[in-house]
Amino acid sequence: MSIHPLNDAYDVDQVAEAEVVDLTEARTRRIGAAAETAPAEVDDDQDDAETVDDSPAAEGGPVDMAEDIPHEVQLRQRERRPILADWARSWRGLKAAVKHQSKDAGYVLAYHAVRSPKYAAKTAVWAPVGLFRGLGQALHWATAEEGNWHLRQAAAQRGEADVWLKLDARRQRQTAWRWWVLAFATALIITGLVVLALGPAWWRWLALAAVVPFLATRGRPADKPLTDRVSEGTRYRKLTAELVRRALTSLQMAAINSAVAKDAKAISFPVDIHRDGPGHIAIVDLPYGVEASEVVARRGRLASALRLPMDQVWPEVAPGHTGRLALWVGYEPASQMQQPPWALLAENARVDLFKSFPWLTTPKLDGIDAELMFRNYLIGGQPGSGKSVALRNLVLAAALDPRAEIRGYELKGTGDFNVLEPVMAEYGSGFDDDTLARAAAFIDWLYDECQQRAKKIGHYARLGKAPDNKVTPELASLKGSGLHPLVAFIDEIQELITSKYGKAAGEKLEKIIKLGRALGVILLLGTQIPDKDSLPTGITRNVNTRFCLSVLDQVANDMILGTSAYKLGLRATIFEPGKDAGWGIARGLGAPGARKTYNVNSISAGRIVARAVALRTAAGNIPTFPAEREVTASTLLDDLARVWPEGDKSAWNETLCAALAELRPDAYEGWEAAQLTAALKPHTAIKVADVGRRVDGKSVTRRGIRHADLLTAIAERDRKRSVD
Ligand SMILES: Nc1ncnc2c1ncn2[C@@H]1O[C@H](COP(=O)(O)OP(=O)(O)OP(=O)(O)O)[C@@H](O)[C@H]1O
Repeated sequence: MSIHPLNDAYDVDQVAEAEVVDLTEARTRRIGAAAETAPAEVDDDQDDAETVDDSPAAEGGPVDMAEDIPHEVQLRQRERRPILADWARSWRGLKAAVKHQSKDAGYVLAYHAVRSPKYAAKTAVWAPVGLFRGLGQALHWATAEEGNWHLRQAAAQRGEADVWLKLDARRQRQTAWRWWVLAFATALIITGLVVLALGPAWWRWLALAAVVPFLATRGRPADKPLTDRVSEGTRYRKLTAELVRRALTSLQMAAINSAVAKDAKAISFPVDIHRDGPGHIAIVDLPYGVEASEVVARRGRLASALRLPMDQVWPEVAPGHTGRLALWVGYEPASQMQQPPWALLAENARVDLFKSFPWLTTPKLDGIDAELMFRNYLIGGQPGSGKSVALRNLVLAAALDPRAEIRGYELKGTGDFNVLEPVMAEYGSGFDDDTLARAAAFIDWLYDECQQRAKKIGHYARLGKAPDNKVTPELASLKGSGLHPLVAFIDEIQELITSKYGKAAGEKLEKIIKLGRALGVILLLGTQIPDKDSLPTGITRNVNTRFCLSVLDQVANDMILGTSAYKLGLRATIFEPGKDAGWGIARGLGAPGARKTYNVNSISAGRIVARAVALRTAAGNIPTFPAEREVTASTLLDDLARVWPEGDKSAWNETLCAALAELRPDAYEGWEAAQLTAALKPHTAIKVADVGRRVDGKSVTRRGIRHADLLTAIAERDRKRSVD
C-alpha cells in the first residue's frame, strides 16, 4: 500500500487505531448498493456491452485439472465459433436477413420520398449560399492567408521583422501556385459548362442533380441537415447486453437481484448477442443457482421490462446447463410474422411414416418435424385454440403414406375430419350415443388388433425379421403382414371417457398406448377438458408426445404436458384462444417450447387428401382398408344367424362363441363372451343382457342376446345398405 507523504505527519497511534479498510470489498459493496437501489437507467443505443469484457471475476482454479479430462471429452466440449455468422449459414437465415434489410431500405426510401418536396425547397435555398460560400473559400485558400496572417500579426507585435518577412515569403510562395491551380480549375469549369451547354439536355440535368445537392450541403448551417432523420421509433429494439441485464433485474427475482448486487457481472453472456433468423438471440448465463425455467415462467414481466409485445419475446431454456437462458427477440411480434406454407401442401409431397415430416414452427419460423411411428400424441386446448387443426395435420401427413391405415372418431360433431373420409377405413363424427358406441367398439377392436399384431410380431421376430420385436419399414411395407402403420385418432376424447362406455374404453386405451407403440399402432388423442375424469392419468402418463395449446390453468397445462411442466416454465396459459390459435407448447419433439401449427384450412386439406387418394389408388390400398373391418362387422351378424341354436329365443354368448369358432376358426378361434359383446356394440339393436337357463335342473344366468334383436340388427343393416 502506498502512503501519501502528508500521512507521515500523522500520529502513529492514530494510525494504529484507525479502521483498516479492504478497498476491493468496499468498492464491491458500493457497486452492489447502487445496483440494489435501482436498475440503472440505460441508454439502449449505446455500444453493446457484450463486446466489453464482462467475464466473471477471477475465481479459484478448476477442481479437476484440465489434463485429467480425457482428450475426446475436451474435443467434444470445445466450442468453435462458426466461420459464417448464424444468419448466413442457412437459406432461412439469409432470406430473413435480406428480407429485414430490404424492408428497412424500403421504409427509408418511402420516408424520404414523401418528404422530397421539402428537401427540394431546402436545396433551392441553400445551393446559392453554398455557391458563394464555396467561391469565397476558394479565394481565401488561394491567398494562403489562413494561419499565416495571425502569425505575421504576432511577429509584428513582437517587432520581429525577419520572422515577419520569412512568413510573408512563405505566403507568397504558396499563393503563387495556388492561383495557378485556381485558374486551372476555373478553366476546367468553364470548359465543362461549354461542354454541358453543347451536349444533350440530360447531361445538364445530371450535372445539376450532382452539383446542386453538393452546393446545398456546403451552404446549409451545420445543425440543419437537408434530410430529416428517419425515426426508428419502437419498431425494433436492438437487443443489447445492458438491456437484457436490466430486464432480468426487473423480474423481481430475489436470487438474480442479490447476485447482481454482490457482483455486477453475475449475469454473463457466453457468446455475443447475435442475429438469429428474423430477430436476435442472447444466450445468457444466469447467476449461480438461478434456473432458466424460472425466467421463462416470467415471460410477461420480461416483455414488460423490454417494452415489447409479449409475442416478440421468447425465452427458452438453452442447452448446456439449467442456468443457461436463450432469449430470442423477434424483429416483430409473432402475430405479424408470415408463416411459410406447409411443405406437405406441395404437389409432390409424400410422407414416410418411419421418417419425420414438418408439423410445427418455432417463433423464429424454424420448422419442427414430427414423427408418427412408435409415438402417441396428446393434443389439448380450450375451444378455439386450434387443437383440431393440429390433430388433423397429423392425420393428413399420415394420409400421404399410402401404407398407413387411418381410422378415427371426432366426437364433437363439427365434421372437422370429414375431408379425410376418402382415405379413412373407419370414421365417425358426432356426440350421439350411436357414434359413442361405435367409438367404444373401435377401441375394443383396436385392443384386439394390438393383440393380433403382437402375435404377428412374435412370428416375424422368430424369422429374424423384427429385430427389436418392433415393426420395421420392411414389415410395414410387406403386403399381407398385417403390420402396416395403423393411425387411430379420437378428437374430443373427453366425450367418450365421460360417457357410459368411458371406464372400459379408458382401461383399454391405456393398454393400447402401452402395447401399440412397437406394433405400429399410433394413437392420436385430442381433448378439450383435460382433467382426470375426462382423461385417465394412465393414458396421459404413457403418451410420449404432447402439444398443449391455449389452456386456462395450471392443472390443465400439467395434465397435457406432464406433471411439473408449469413449474418448469412450460406454460400454455400464456396463449389466448382465437388470437393465439395454433400456438402451443410442444413436448417430446426435441427441446420443449412454444410452437405453432400450420393453419391448413379444409380446402387445402382437401387437396392433400386428393393426392393421398391418388397415391393410395396406385398402391392398391383404397379398397382394401375400408372394406376389411366393414366385412367383419357385418358378416358377424350373418355368422350368428347361421349358428343360432334352432328354436331358441335367446342364447348365451359363450354358446354362440363356441359355435362361431366351429364355423370359422380362422376368424373366431379363442373368442370369449366379452369379445362378442364388444363386437356387437356397433349394432345398437342388439342388447347384451342376462339370459337364464336351466342346467341340470338348476337355474344359471349368463350374458347373452335375443334372436329377435339379431334379426332386427340384420334388417337395419340391410336397410342402410340399400340406402347407401
Ligand atoms: N396455426 C394456426 N394459425 C392461425 N389460425 C389457426 C391456426 N390453427 C387453427 N387456427 C384457427 O383457429 C380456429 C379454431 O381452430 P380449431 O377448430 O382447430 O380449434 P379447436 O381447438 O379444435 O376448437 P374447437 O374445440 O372449438 O373446435 C380456426 O378458425 C382456425 O382457422
